[in-house]
This record gives sequence, C-alpha cells and structure tokens, in this order.
Amino acid sequence: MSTVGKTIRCKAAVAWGPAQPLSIEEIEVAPPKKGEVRIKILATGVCHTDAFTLSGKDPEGVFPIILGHEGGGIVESIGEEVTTVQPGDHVIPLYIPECRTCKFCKSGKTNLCSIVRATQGRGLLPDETTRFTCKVLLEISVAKINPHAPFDKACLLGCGITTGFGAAIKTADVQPNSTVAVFGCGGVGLSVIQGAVARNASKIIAVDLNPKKFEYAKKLGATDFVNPADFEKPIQEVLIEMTDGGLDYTFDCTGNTSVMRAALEACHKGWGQSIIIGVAGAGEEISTRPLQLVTGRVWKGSAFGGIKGRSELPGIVDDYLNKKLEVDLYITHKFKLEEINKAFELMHDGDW
Ligand SMILES: NC(=O)C1=CN([C@@H]2O[C@H](COP(=O)(O)OP(=O)(O)OC[C@H]3O[C@@H](n4cnc5c(N)ncnc54)[C@H](OP(=O)(O)O)[C@@H]3O)[C@@H](O)[C@H]2O)C=CC1
Ligand SMILES: N[C@@H](CCC(=O)N[C@@H](CSC=O)C(=O)NCC(=O)O)C(=O)O
Ligand SMILES: [Zn+2]
Ligand SMILES: [Zn+2]
Repeated sequence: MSTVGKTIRCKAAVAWGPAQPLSIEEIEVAPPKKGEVRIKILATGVCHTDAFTLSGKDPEGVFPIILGHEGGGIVESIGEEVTTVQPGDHVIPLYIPECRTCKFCKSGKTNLCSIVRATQGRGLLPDETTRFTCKVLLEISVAKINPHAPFDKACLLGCGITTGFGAAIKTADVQPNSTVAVFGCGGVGLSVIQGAVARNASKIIAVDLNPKKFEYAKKLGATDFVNPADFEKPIQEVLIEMTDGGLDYTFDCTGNTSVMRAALEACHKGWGQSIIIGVAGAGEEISTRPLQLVTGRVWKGSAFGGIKGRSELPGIVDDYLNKKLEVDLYITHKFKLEEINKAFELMHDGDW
C-alpha cells in the first residue's frame, strides 16, 4: 500500500537527554512539504560528532534528538516542486546542503551553504517546523548517488570518510612529495591518510594514543607511527625532529584543543599548514603564540572536507565503486538499530 502523502510510523533511536543511552521508540513522520524529501534510512555510521552531541557538550545540542548524520537511504516520497530526485532514488543526506543560489554557494570559495544553518542547530527545517519526527529533508540537502552503492558502506561517505579525504585533497590541497602528520586516526584521520596517499605525499605520520589505530593507518598508507605517550617531551618537538624542521601539512582529527595547538606548532616555519577538523566542546578555545602565525604557519578549518554535497559527493561514491577509495576497511562492526548503544560504547573504548 502506498505511503505517499500519509504520516508514516517507524523506529528511531532517540536521545532523550545528555549522556543517556539511546532509546528505541516508534515515531511519526509527516509527509514532505514543498521542496522537501522523505527518505527511508537504511544504514548509518556513528561519527564522533554524534557522541559529542550526545555528551551534552555541543552548545547546539537540543534534546530529545535523533542522532545519525552519516546515513544512506531511498527516497520514499517528495514534496511539491522537487525536481532533482524522485521516489526510489538512492541518496545520502547532507548536513551541509548545496542550494546553488545563496551567497556562499555562489562564491566558489566554500561548501558552507547557508540556507538551513540558522534552524539546523535547533533541529528544525527553515520554516521553523519539524516533520518529526523523522528523516524529512530539503531537496537541497540530498545527494543522489549511484544505486549500485551498498548503503551500509556508502553511509560512511555521508560524513567521516569524505570529511578526512576532502580536508587533504581540497582544503589543504596536499602536494606531491610533501610531509603530513595526522593527529587522531579514527574514521576522519584515516581518511586524511587516504587523501595524502592519493596526493603522493612522501611521509605520512599517524599520531594516536591508541596503538590499535596504527594497524589501520598502516593498511591505508601511513609511513610512520607516533604515540605521544611514548615520549616525555611535547609531541610537536618530536615531529619537528623527525621532519627536519616541521611538516608541510598537519591535521587535527581529535577535537582536543591542546592537540590542535601541537598540530599547528609541528608545522614547518614559512609554509606549514594545519587544518582543524575536530569539533571541540562548548566554551573551549584554541591558543598559540602569535609568532607561530607571524612566521608563516597557516591555521585553517574544514567542514565536510570542503566537499559540495550535491555536486561532488556522487563522484566520491563512484570512486568507492571504482575501487579508488577504501571504505570497507572502516567497518569493524555492524549492529541492528536496537543495538545502537553498543556502537557508541565501542567508539569510546576504541578497543576492537
Ligand atoms: N569538521 C568536520 O566536518 C567533521 C568533524 N568531525 C570531528 O572530527 C573528530 C574525529 O572524528 P572521528 O574520526 O569520528 O573520531 P574517533 O573517535 O573515531 O577518532 C579520534 C581518534 O583520536 C584519538 N585521540 C584522542 N586524543 C588524542 C590525542 N591527545 N592525541 C592523539 N590522538 C588522540 C582517539 O584515540 P582513542 O581511541 O584512544 O580515543 C581516536 O583514535 C571529532 O572531533 C569529530 O567530532 C567529524 C566529522 C566531520
Ligand atoms: N554544533 C556544533 C558544531 C558542529 C560542527 O562543527 N559540525 C561540523 C560537522 S561535524 C560532523 O560530524 C560542520 O560541518 N559544521 C558546519 C557548520 O556550519 O556548523 C557547535 O555548535 O559547536
Ligand atoms: Zn560526522
Ligand atoms: Zn547555498
């Protein structure tokens, strides 16, 4: 029986409050309005940003909330005036949309489309309402992808992998034969490594407190492995000694503001660039001696790897299908929705 135009009942993992386990609830999903798309979500990854929001440290975290911004699914129905996707299309939802008409989209300088940002942090659509309670998005927040891509893999391209890969190849524009250090080798950091390999960097140093992450970093092409716990001196000094004065590019993929400082200060004087990808908690700030910047180091940030979701994400999905981008290695476990809390526990343990 067709569900078009009707309210749907489905299951969702709801966070009722900070630091509480998610609870599986039946929710109602209203039909999409003008310019909106209702999606049947079939798979989702868990990104550290989900854990961050769940922790209560996200200044924009409003509860109750249905987490999960790394998804894949099929368009179930569309609202009036939607023209670029239709029911049955395979899609990845975008947390940064691409309207192609706002000042940001037209600038050619950024992927940070502004259309939903004002209401997004409050869990609302731009008309200040919600269809929830579920996955109804604006048409501009949907990337249509190759239907041959399996959702349980492609969903990871909806955040972590694309973010790290894009930060290396787009935001930093890593050059051949350059040196790179990646702080934090979770899903995001491992993908920076993939981007650095794609750009033929000559030295790629994986930095993590958890040595288990080095197995993955090695498989993806990191050349050196450094655990800050093995050294008594600041990690930036260790890295500067290893690289004859510092790195060409460093990336923070931890969200820890002390690590962000170390990553900047590990850069080579005169030209080193440090890219902040990690998300830090409410009230946290970064600092360094201004001399670090005066002497030519550059501090930048990157959201979703600088990737424009509708224009560029479908090509990244094709790169995966054409075996140019590794995704399968990232999947350590698969859980049913009812077991979602185990996924968060494993992310915090990092012990798999
Ligand atoms: N800007 C953007 O668009 C995006 C930002 N993010 C952010 O990027 C960050 C990484 O996300 P994700 O890869 O999913 O996270 P993970 O938790 O999977 O990975 C983080 C890694 O950093 C390690 N780590 C923690 N502290 C340190 C330290 N002091 N020195 C070195 N390594 C350390 C962790 O080790 P251990 O296992 O021991 O904890 C872990 O291996 C998060 O802050 C997330 O919110 C994510 C997606 C998009
Ligand atoms: N709500 C947080 C900010 C969260 C954040 O930094 N989001 C990143 C993506 S992280 C994905 O896993 C992002 O793309 N931000 C773009 C933006 O416009 O915010 C807070 O308020 O600190
Ligand atoms: Zn994410
Ligand atoms: Zn826009």
